[in-house]
Amino acid sequence: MKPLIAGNWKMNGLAGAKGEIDALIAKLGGSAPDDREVLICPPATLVAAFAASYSDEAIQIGGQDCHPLASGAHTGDISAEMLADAGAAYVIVGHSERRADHGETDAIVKAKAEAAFRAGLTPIICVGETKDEREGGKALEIVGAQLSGSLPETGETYVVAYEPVWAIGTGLTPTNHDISEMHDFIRSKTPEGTRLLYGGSVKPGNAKEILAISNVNGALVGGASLKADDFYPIVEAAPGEM
Ligand SMILES: O=C[C@H](O)COP(=O)(O)O
Repeated sequence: MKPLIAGNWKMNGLAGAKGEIDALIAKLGGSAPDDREVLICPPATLVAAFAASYSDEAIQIGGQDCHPLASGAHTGDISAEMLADAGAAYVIVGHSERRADHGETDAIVKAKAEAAFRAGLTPIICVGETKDEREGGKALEIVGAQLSGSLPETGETYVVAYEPVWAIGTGLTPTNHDISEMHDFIRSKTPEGTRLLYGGSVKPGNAKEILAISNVNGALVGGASLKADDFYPIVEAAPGEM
């Protein structure tokens, strides 16, 4: 399988940020190497413009969230169909910032993943434990429950991102042993061929080591995806087709 290096810009980036993608593509020599996939998930306001500029040329574009329904009276929300219409290929669902800030349950995350399938998008389903849960020895139990509740059963292809909540934006990362143990565990709970990403303070300095861990098939990168100078070395650090 091809590793997937995904950048989640979160609520960062105005139209001028397109320059960072142009710079990234220039560093990549015009397109992502054939043996890895590069994805940028910008704010919703930029999805259509970015997708029109880069359509399959070098990188793919994704959304950061979607509503479970296709349309309706849901002020401020965006459906998976709208993201697909704008040219997105992927959508992140169940990010811990949405689970925490918007009360998203596993059932809602699962409904969003199914909405992504309905629209022809590939969902990136996020799971991860808090610091207290990790320190209490409950990381596998918590992530196991999130997987049971959040993963769709349709047989369609999805991506799982393991993002320990305490590692996001903190500069902290689990030990290689802990990442390996969790990814082996998630592998045992997901269909063969499912790509498993690690996310949480992935930086140019630690990407190579993390991406070399067994059953880590890519990364979901936040802060370090905003600048081409940081994101490019992470893309380069991914091993080729696995
Ligand atoms: O979606 C990305 C993650 O939340 C990781 O963010 P970070 O790389 O800034 O820690």
